[in-house]
Amino acid sequence: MFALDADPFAPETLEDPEPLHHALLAAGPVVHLPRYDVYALARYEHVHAALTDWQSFPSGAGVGLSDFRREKPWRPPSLLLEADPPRHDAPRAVLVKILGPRALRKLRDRWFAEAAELVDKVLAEPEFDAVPALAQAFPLRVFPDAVGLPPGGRENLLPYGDHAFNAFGPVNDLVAKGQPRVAELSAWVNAQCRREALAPDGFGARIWAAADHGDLTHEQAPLVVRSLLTAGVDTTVHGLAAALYAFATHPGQWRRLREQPALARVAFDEAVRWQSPVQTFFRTADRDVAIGGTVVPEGRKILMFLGAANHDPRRWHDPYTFDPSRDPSGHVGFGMGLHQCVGQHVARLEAEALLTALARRVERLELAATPRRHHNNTLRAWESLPVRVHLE
Ligand code: HEM
Ligand SMILES: C=Cc1ccc(C(=O)O)cc1
Repeated sequence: MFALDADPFAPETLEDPEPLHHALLAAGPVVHLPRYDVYALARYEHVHAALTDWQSFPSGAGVGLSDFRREKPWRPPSLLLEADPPRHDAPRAVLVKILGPRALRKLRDRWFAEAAELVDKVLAEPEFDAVPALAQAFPLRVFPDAVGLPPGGRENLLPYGDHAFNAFGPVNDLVAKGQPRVAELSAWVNAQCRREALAPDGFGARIWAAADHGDLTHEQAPLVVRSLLTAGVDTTVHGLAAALYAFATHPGQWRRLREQPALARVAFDEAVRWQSPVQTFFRTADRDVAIGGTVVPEGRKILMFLGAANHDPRRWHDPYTFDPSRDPSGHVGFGMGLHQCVGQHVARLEAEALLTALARRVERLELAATPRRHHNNTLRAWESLPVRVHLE
């Protein structure tokens, strides 16, 4: 088996992971990273195999570098992300119902109206930074209300999520940067998960109602709400930014979207495949597990490079091309298998609402200056995306 003395969480790699992805995809199915003593999977076939084999590669010891059997987690483990069956089952079933496509139907009109209102306000200027103005503003405008959060304190959501996603990586400068506010941000988030904080008709209240109905315990309910607040904001912000970046750099694709606004959903999935806002996740080998012609020793962590698997030429034609006319289904940008993103329909609805509102009014969208990356141990994100728009 190959070894690679690379640091996937080094600043230069977070700035541009492609050289590492190329090296991993070429080196072999499983590559040992001695720096962290973990086993890297980058090829689509093996990332897919690990994601869909939760018995061999469970999540209960954490899906970050830290092994919860040896180290105290920074917060009580998630009942979904960091749980295996049977503990994972009830929380998952509850969120599948609450976040499923049918449950979101009544949000569609409201989110489309909110997107049109935000876009009209932003398009008053010919140039703006699409990260704060659109990618952050739209999810923060619709998602906390959909959860049923009170109006105050919502500025805590992004820094909390940013820290949570950094915490899946090693304790590096990015984690240290978030450390000073962890207690304050965690206290605020935990307070929002309590029944009395939540509006009667949101996702949060529906989680508590599921506990009343016996589908969850009342002890589990706040942690399931916490999952929405941790996973539901930063991911969509960076997913939308990825889609806006894709269209700002592919004018022909923007023209196609304007001709066929119904393409917004598949174009968003292609942007998620192309940029993979969530780049990596770990698992723990439950026993000595044979994969890709190698044995991963029991108890060791594997690191799945979702971003590399989404660029694997063994699976994707012309993988580095943003091409919304391809069929992106099967991409691992939302994971795959048991833990596949339960909020993906929420993300898609947000993207459809924002992209169609923009496509209706913006004839041409282009970069106004060089975009700047936001570094995170797990997320692929833009700090700034200066754009210029030409209206119809
Ligand atoms: C573009 C946006 C998003 C991306 C790229 C994304 C990505 C992912 C990925 C890769 C996983 C799999 C984790 C694993 O296998 O260990 C996942 C799981 C999850 N996501 Fe998302 N997500 C997004 C939006 C959302 C939203 C909006 C919500 C909530 C409304 C959400 C809630 C969750 C939850 C609760 C899980 C854990 C599911 C389980 O373990 O059964 N995500 N997401
Ligand atoms: C995709 C990331 C993710 C992060 C946190 C949680 C959670 O806290 O349950 C779930 C998914």
